[in-house]
Amino acid sequence: MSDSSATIAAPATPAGTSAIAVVRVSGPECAALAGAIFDSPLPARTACHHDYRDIAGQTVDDVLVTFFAGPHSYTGEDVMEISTHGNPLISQLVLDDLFKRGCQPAEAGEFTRRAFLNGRLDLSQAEAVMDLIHARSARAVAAANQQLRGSLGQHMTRLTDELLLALARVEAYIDFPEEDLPEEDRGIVGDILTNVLRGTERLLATHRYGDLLRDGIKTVILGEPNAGKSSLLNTLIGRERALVSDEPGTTRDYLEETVIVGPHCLRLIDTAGLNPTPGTVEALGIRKTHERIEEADLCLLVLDCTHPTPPLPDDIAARLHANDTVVVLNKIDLTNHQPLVAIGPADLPTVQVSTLTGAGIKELEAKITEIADRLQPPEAGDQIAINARHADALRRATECLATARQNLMPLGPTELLASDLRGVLDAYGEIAGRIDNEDMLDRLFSTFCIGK
Ligand SMILES: Nc1nc2c(c(=O)[nH]1)N(C=O)[C@@H](CNc1ccc(C(=O)N[C@@H](CCC(=O)O)C(=O)O)cc1)CN2
Ligand SMILES: Nc1nc2c(ncn2[C@@H]2O[C@H](COP(=O)(O)OP(=O)(O)OP(=O)(O)O)[C@@H](O)[C@H]2O)c(=O)[nH]1
Ligand SMILES: [Mg+2]
Repeated sequence: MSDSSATIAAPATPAGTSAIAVVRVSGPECAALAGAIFDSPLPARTACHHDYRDIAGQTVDDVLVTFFAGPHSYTGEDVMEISTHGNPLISQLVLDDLFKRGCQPAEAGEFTRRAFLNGRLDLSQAEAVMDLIHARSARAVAAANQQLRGSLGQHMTRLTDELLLALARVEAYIDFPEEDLPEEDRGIVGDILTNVLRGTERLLATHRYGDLLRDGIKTVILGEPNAGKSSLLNTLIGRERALVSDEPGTTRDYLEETVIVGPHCLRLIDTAGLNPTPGTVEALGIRKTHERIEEADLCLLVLDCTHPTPPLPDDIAARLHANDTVVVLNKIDLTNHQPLVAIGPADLPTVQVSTLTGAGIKELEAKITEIADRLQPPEAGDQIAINARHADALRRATECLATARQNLMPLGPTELLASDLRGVLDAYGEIAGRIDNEDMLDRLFSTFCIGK
């Protein structure tokens, strides 16, 4: 970690040829640097057109530069943003010059870490910045935006405030060890704990949403050999990713591709066909098909509509439900508008498609969107979707709350009860911030990219 008093610089845009590229500088030397490089002080928050002259006096580029006087900046420090022509060589020349003038290269996530340390963002908001950059679907963007605006922090404040009421009541008795927490107070504290536990568990349950938003909805394509599963994957992702052939048993191992359907990001998984009499290698592939189906959030059961459907293995048939499965009756181009022979399990939503002609694919995407909508938090509502770090803290909070309830009825030592409650508060505190543990911050911000 560079010294927090250093002025740091890094590219803010990816390396590559582009219209413009931005180099960002943050720290106490920004104003002096601006004066030296552009021969004039810069007005705050105004884009100014200047020649960038390096320390040797050479013109490097014709740039737009914006100065933000702290604390009114992203990091809370003085910030200077230099927009150069979008040639990575030019950004590098500008950066090299800034380093010669005493700037330090920013480490991964250091701009956002400074924003956190300067109180511009809480920790959950800093994480939301990262989620925003990596969001792969409109839903993921919406959820990250809510978290960036402090929704999770506000949730934690509400839970914390409620718990503090309980702690105040308990602590009032610590100084009088001979006195028990009276029945009435015990009742009140018990009610608060029950409420807070419920709120914590509700929040913890949104971890599933977080996984779906951040990793994508695990969507397993399954069905008999040769039904057109790999053809369906290729059609949905729009390129020939999987091998397709008229030989049953073409797909031996499962393969995975990411695709956006409506506002959702799916992890599409093409699997080996469920051949009831497989060869040895095929059987290995089918074992993996079973494993993928167990973990699936959504299943696409592909059937070849030109012949009767062979029965599904019992465990798979039992796994498929109307709320997370679509039956895809494929190859309708071959039916010549004849009544279909193959009909899937009666109670599952069904769409007729042809991966060959593209017929029915829009309808299938609409059906997938409908199911995915139900798997994720409502668009308009509370889009809280916690991550693994939050879940870990909340799990510890629920454990402390459970012990606190045990120490309350029958009443254990009041000190123990108070210490349980402080344990809960500590765990809550980790989510939105109040972290003074450098290692933990190092770990968190090192997952960010340079320049963020
Ligand atoms: N050029 C540029 N675009 C960017 C960023 C950036 O740093 N630079 N951001 C970086 O990720 C995001 C925007 N985030 C920002 C957040 C706060 C402030 C800021 O100056 N805040 C001041 C002023 C508030 C106001 O006028 O609304 C403040 O909070 O006091 C700037 C950018 C996305 N786009
Ligand atoms: N006429 C027609 N043929 C199709 C359609 N979809 C797939 N096929 C053909 O059906 C055959 C099997 O397609 P695949 O996509 O390899 O089937 P699969 O389900 O992945 O098969 P396995 O990997 O062997 O389990 C290929 O010859 C495809 O060209 C369709 O909509 N219409
Ligand atoms: Mg296949």
